[in-house]
Amino acid sequence: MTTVIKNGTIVTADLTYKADVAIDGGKIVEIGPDLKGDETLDATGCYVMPGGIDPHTHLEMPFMGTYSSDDFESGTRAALSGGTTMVVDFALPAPGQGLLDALQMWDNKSTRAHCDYSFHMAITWWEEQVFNEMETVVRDRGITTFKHFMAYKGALMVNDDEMYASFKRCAELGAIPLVHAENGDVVAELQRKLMEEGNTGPEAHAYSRPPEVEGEATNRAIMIADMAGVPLYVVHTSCEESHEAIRRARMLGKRVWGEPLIQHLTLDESEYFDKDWDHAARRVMSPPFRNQRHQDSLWAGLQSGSLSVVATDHCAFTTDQKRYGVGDFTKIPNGTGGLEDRLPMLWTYGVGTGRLTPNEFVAVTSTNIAKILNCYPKKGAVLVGADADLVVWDPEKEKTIAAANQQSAIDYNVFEGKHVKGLPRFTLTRGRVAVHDGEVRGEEGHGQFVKRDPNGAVNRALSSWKELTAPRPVERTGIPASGV
Ligand SMILES: NC(=O)NCCC(=O)O
Ligand SMILES: [Zn+2]
Ligand SMILES: [Zn+2]
Repeated sequence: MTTVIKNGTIVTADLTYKADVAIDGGKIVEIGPDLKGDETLDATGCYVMPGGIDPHTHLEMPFMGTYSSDDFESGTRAALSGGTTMVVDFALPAPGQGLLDALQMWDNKSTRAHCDYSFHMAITWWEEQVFNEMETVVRDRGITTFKHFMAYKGALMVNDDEMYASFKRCAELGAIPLVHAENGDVVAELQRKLMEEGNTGPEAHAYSRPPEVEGEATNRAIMIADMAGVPLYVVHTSCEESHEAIRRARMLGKRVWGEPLIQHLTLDESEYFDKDWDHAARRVMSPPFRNQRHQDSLWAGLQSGSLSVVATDHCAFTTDQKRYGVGDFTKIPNGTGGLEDRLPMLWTYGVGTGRLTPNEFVAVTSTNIAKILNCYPKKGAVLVGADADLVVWDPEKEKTIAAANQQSAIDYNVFEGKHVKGLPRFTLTRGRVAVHDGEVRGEEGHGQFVKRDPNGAVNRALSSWKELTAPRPVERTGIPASGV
């Protein structure tokens, strides 16, 4: 059966033009004028764009004594509702657990997905087993990105020697390391001191994670990646200090990508000073929300290209779960939602204000991500042969964000009350219409795993450069006899 999206304007990362799009067998089969098919979707007044890719989610993740509440069913339903057609989730081995063992758990959970997905693998400990299994993860399973937590001391954190060893292994395998960049030792000490001084509320979460700890860790990770000869992807870049490190590295020719979150771009630290404990705790995430100076820096990074993608780090906990931390802010589960709201919020606050062009919007929500993760043009493209993961975007459609109407399983929304203009009219996942005029028509289990090849173009280029510039012994004649 052929579906045709008619009368829309195609917007990709680099082009804007009027054409119809024909879809068959889950793929785009033709792009051009006056196409005909068995089913027609009217895109009059709309933009036809690659569906969003969220490169950073935590669905049903065991964390801080509980599990994040959106699983692959509700999480991917929320994604589609907001125009996102692929998520990349983190398989997270408990320290001491094998990577393949953890992957089995993520395979089991993800069978419920409504849209396509891939995984990053987290490195939460370091032994020969991890070194060996990384090869199977990359070569057999098509997972080519490995996350390292520089924070969460005593739980997920890895030290510099472990990170260096893992980054070198990534370089050998043609994989890309990711980092959560915060100095975990300093954060732990600040947490201890704040608690001792009676700072027990959610605002102390922000006090314990100032921008300086993020900036230092980002610089350190960039140096370690450079020494290991591997590109680096910095997740949830939230502040100027971290952005500055990434910007400087890129200006020096280093292969580093920064990922701001929609939360950090549009919400600020005043949320933590709210008199309502629940309100503040619901917004506890790491790194915390910052102030206007940092927000301006992140927007400028997206405009200038020093920051590459926008994610959510969707890791949703209910109010009851957040209350584990009453009396001790260090026990509030860290994480916020955003999967359903990333595209409408970024369109409203980015394109709607003139900070971003529609093409830049597509780049940072989809195409750049697909390129970095090496699944372009299967994903992130409107091209013949690409998967028909598409969003028909109505720039005039408006709503006020409210937890009462959301797909996510939690009981609140950090964007509650925000008015957005720009929403999906249709969302298609491999050709299947999952959002029809605002109505979500999910199909549990429709989502497929997206395997990714190692050794993308950037890995290959960087390896060539590192090989060319590697230290070499100087050829000498007439070496004097040893002095001893
Ligand atoms: N970001 C956050 O607070 N929670 C999710 C886990 C992580 O990415 O650090
Ligand atoms: Zn993180
Ligand atoms: Zn995360």
